Amino acid sequence: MKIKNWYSDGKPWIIAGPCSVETEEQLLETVDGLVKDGITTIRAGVWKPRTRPNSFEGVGKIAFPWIKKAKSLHPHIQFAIEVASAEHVELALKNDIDILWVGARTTVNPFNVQEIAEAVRGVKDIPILVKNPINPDLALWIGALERFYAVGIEKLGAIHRGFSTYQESIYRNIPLWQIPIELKSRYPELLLINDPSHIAGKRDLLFEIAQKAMDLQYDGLIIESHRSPDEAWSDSAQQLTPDALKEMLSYIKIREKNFPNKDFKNELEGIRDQIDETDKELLEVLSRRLELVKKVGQYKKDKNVAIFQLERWNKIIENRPLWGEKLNLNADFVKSIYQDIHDESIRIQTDIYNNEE
Ligand SMILES: O=C(O)C(=O)C[C@]1(C(=O)O)C=C[C@@H](O)C=C1
Repeated sequence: MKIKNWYSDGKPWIIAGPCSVETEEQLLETVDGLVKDGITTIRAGVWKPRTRPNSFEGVGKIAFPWIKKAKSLHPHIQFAIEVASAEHVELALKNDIDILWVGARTTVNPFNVQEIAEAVRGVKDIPILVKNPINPDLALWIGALERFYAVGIEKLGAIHRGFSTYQESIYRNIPLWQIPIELKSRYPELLLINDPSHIAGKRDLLFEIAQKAMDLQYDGLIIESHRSPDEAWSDSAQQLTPDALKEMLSYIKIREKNFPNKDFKNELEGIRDQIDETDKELLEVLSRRLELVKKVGQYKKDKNVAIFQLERWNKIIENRPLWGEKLNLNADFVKSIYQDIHDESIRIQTDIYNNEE
């Protein structure tokens, strides 16, 4: 994909609006509040894919006349909605919806994505924003973007809304920031928007996620906002009133993309040189450790001893995080490094065992 930059406002793109359109009154009041905050792109769920049956699944196409009314009251605003089928696309286009997004549960299914892509083939100028799939699979996310690129969509964007997890987590969907970072490094011109609402699942985490997205040079935020969140028919815990949204946005610091001056650049480069040297030392130490692992591997093979040594491994995984803490290193970080190192030890020793000589 040769993605071109199509959104260069210089400022982060803020898309906000209710999780779901519920009633005409609720939509118009929420939009009024957001427009007062200076928001010009409104999000609104018309159809809602829900995890369990009998949850509120969106009001459907009766929302379109209400959306039209909001647009006639505020002619400069744009509306973005989620589409999950060719029929949704057809109705959205017929009703002058300006921006479409593909939800996380749709991105996982290439048949579904292709159906939507075919429905927008040849449609000029419509932005399509693709949410990450619910599972942490970058190839699937890129694949969905490629399907839209292949039908001629030029205004493409990606929305990072976090990933489902079975682990216990403070997040509703764990962010796994390394995945969108990898996407952005492969496609630097791709518009990347963060969805703090779905990552957080609750209001009190929204700010720190949104700020982190800005620190990582995301191009915008899509945030759920409702006139009275506690009464919302879906996602009530994570929505903000337009006033609260305005306040939160006012605290967010927008970072400079470029360095302010030459002195700063020189100083930064000095520190980066030191980081380079430290990384070399780190890799030398790692290489020494793995040489020792090879030695143990050869020795164990000669004596026909199993590769995985539970007792030894338990000791390592217990005390390395404690050693790390004494050096000001986060225990979870040290633990995960040792899990990776141990995987590599086992891979190396398996190679030795499989080598017949
Ligand atoms: O101590 C061993 O037996 C090793 O092979 C080394 C090592 C390690 O990486 O530290 C690797 C595999 C075992 O499960 C335990 C520890």
